[in-house]
Amino acid sequence: MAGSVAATIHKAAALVLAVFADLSLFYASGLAATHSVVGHLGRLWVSAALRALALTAVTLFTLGDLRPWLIRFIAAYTLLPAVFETGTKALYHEESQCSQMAGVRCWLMCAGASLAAALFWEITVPDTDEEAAGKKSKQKARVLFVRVLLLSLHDYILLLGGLVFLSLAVLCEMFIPFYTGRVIDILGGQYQQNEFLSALLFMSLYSLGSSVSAGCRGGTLLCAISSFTCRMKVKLFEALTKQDIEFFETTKTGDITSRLSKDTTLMGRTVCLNVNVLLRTFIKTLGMISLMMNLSWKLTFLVLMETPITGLIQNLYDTHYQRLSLEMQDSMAETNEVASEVVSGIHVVRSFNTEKQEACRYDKCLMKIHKLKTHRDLVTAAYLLARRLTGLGMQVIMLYYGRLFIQRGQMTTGNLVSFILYQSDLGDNIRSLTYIFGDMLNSVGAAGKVFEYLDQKPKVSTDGKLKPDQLTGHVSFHRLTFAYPTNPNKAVLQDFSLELKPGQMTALVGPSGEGKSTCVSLLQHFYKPEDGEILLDNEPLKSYDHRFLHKKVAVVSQDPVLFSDSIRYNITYGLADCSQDEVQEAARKASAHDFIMQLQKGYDTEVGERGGQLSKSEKQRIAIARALIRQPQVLILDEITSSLDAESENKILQELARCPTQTVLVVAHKLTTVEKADQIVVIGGGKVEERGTHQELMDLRGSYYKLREKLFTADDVA
Ligand SMILES: Nc1ncnc2c1ncn2[C@@H]1O[C@H](COP(=O)(O)OP(=O)(O)OP(=O)(O)O)[C@@H](O)[C@H]1O
Repeated sequence: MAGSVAATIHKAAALVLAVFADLSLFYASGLAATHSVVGHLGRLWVSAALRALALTAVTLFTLGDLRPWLIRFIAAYTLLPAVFETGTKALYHEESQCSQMAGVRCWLMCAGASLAAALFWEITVPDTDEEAAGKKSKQKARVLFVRVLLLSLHDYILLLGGLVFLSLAVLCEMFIPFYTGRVIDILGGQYQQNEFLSALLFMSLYSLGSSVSAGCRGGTLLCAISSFTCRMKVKLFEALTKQDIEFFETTKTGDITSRLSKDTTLMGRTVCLNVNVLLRTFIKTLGMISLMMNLSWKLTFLVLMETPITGLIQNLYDTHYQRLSLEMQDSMAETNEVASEVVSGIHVVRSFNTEKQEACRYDKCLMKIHKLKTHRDLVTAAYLLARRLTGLGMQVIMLYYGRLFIQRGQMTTGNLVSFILYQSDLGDNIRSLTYIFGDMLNSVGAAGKVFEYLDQKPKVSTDGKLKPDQLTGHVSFHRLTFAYPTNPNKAVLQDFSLELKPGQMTALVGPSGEGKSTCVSLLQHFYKPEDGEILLDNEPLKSYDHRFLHKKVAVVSQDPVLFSDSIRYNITYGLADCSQDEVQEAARKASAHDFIMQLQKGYDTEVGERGGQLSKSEKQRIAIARALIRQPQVLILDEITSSLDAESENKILQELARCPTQTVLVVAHKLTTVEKADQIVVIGGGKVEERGTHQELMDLRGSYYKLREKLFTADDVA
């Protein structure tokens, strides 16, 4: 505490010393007034250098070091009078009120202006301690921006059209206030009809031109945004579907959908909207400033003094508003998640009587949103107040000086009206520039997230080219070691070897969690083993063409997923040109044809979201038909029989037995299924513990024998 008080006193003393030294030099320079222009400017520049030196020395002496922001402030503060005076002399051959006299008013004006500029700079372009990191991220933003720009070039005709219309609209808009002022001058002075009519005509033409161009600009840019966003969404979607299964296990669904919906849309705004609007506003601002300079350069400088303050207020507001908006979005997502969780799990909610509890949970989330919204509205109110006050203050000052200049004959009333019109537009433009700059950084950030997914290369290669005409379906797991990427310390399979022969049915059995489904996933080439490999017809799985492999190796999983479309679509999923006969044949083999024909629309019946309009067994049979229609050489059935009745199961197994060359791998918990297998493999501890026919393993009286009672249902054993 005592330390911080001492530090504050130290800093205050440094400030007083600096102000004293500076004021002394400032007044001393005023005493050396000269009437020659060169002498006058020379005096100002020498004084600037001396003041800069003195302030630097005082800062170093009292504080011990010179921060970058202090260097910037001292430079701006000391150089301002010299730069301003030289500019005024060079451009307008006039002298400012501070040129000869060195009054405290001039000193205060320079100090205020440089302080405002320094503050604006520090807030908009902060020089953080992690300068290196900041530079890196700025560079990253630049790289991202160029990438988005290159991707947008596809729509160059629309973008170019937008730019042309934008320039036309800006040009026309800029001249409207000028002609308004002219009309007022004509009406106020000696009325001349011709001049009045021509001013009116030009005003109307410029207004029409600006409206038409603005409309066309909006239309072309919206088309460009829409086209860009669509392309990006498809590109991202394609990239996502090619990602490893690991990616989907480690990435939240909400994150993926948010990239697809929100970030791609934001990204579209980067070039198509932000760059265009930024350009428009920038060009318009420059044009307006030059027209305002023409009307009165003194008033223009006065008005421009508002810019740093406006920019500062806007920047503070944008930062707070965006932070609160992001928090609100998160809270809304949380609220929606609670609602959808309760709706989808309504059976559990009812049976556990937690309706009230869930309503409270929902209410809590809503209250959080409400609080954030109130906070955001307060920030907006404060921002609007500050904006109005600065605007009003500036208008009062402008009117005061405007009247003074009219009195002195330096401008006409019409000029002042034009000036006021430009000024109100200028304020809006500067606010837009600050806002769009922030928005552009935001959209570049969103682009970064999209590119992160686009650039992510799957670890499991799908670049294989092998597509042999003949495939026997001989599978061999060769000394496989595997751990899930999400849990790399736990090896699920260790030095695991297994052979699946064509025309044979192999049943994989073992206690829960020993790696049966893992074998199935590896055979589908979902993961990359750490060691060893899986061979199909003596060739590694990865060397096969991706499409070919998944046509020849088909799987029916425990909990099959159907897509919300017709039964026909689901059976022929991923296959082009399948005849109705083929579809029916597959459905018959899967024991599904009869129940499908009983449905009102037969094969055209919609199955609902994730097949929700069908029973578990019906879904399972459609999934079996989906696998069988591919006539796979290797068929994997992962615990399918758990949701099938004994009759359907028997029929399906009989059908499979009719295909003598197919390799079948069954993961099952039903003894009736396992018994029929040509080979039974018992998995334990990540390895093959036993293998043989049912009878051989029973005679062995080993793991299978012991497991039999634990593993299979009582009915089965009996
Ligand atoms: N995606 C995953 N990420 C991390 N670990 C996993 C994943 N899937 C399974 N595991 C773990 O790997 C081990 C083997 O799981 P697997 O599903 O292959 O067993 P299983 O023998 O098929 O079991 P069950 O008979 O219950 O279906 C288990 O310990 C499980 O927790």
